[in-house]
Amino acid sequence: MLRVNQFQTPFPLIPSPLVHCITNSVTCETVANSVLYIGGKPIMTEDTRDFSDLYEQVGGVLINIGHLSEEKETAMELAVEEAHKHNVPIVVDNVGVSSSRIRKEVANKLLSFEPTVVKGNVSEMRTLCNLASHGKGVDAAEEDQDSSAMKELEEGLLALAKIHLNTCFLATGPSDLVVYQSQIVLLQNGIEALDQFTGTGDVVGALIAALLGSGVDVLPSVLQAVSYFNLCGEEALEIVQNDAKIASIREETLNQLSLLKQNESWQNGIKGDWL
Ligand SMILES: Nc1ncnc2c1ncn2[C@@H]1O[C@H](COP(=O)(O)OP(=O)(O)O)[C@@H](O)[C@H]1O
Ligand SMILES: Cc1ncsc1CCOP(=O)(O)O
Ligand SMILES: [Mg+2]
Repeated sequence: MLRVNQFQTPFPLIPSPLVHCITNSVTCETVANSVLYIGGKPIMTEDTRDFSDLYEQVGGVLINIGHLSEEKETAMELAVEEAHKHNVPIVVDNVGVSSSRIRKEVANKLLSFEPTVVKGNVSEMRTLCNLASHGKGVDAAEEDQDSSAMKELEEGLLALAKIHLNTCFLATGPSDLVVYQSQIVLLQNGIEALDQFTGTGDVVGALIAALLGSGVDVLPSVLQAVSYFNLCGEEALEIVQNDAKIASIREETLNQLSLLKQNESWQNGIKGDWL
């Protein structure tokens, strides 16, 4: 069992971290608001002329490959360089990596820069481990979520973590697998609906970047950001029970991002195990 008192709550985020996001235009606004709702400050820019000034202030960076272009790829590389120069933690979200060769090339290149956290859904993370993946577009496949597939993924991520000692790997889904060096955690919160509207993985990436940006250590940032988001989903389902329409669940999950942290014992709801 994961002991909830093992980590201090990261809230309120002090100092409020500036989170630089290079992300996809599908969920850009949701990602920016999510950072604000938990107490961070988002800035979404891909114009590399901003970067040298910006990185005097940036606390954390999110690189989400959901919408690629050649210009964006260049911006991502420059952002990573600036982040390294200023000791800023980097989160890479491998959105859609199972679906095209160019995304896989970019994902591998970004991994070679030793980001602080590399994430994706289970199908995306199978691709990163060179395992067969059934991911479709930006979505994970059920075949990649059964227990034998998860065991295979755990081994694949452990092998990657042995090479990339400073990178924490996160594979999201009905259960979330976290591998950091030789430590493995399986998180169990969340609701099915979180797979039924777009942007949930993107938001989780941004929350991790915000926690890292306010100085929280790597493993607690990942475990708490995922659990916090999933508990927001659980809370939302309780609230909208009589109106279980997907857009209402989405709206209430986002509301909960600013509300749940006001409950000092929010961490008591975390479910997870060290493997
Ligand atoms: N079936 C599910 N049950 C519980 N939580 C889920 C489920 N599917 C996704 N989640 C949660 O939703 C968030 C996004 O995960 P996922 O849908 O795998 O990412 P992506 O949006 O990148 O495909 C994660 O926090 C994950 O734990
Ligand atoms: C639909 C879509 N297409 C390109 S990015 C994107 C959003 C993906 O969001 P998430 O990975 O959080 O589900
Ligand atoms: Mg999603």
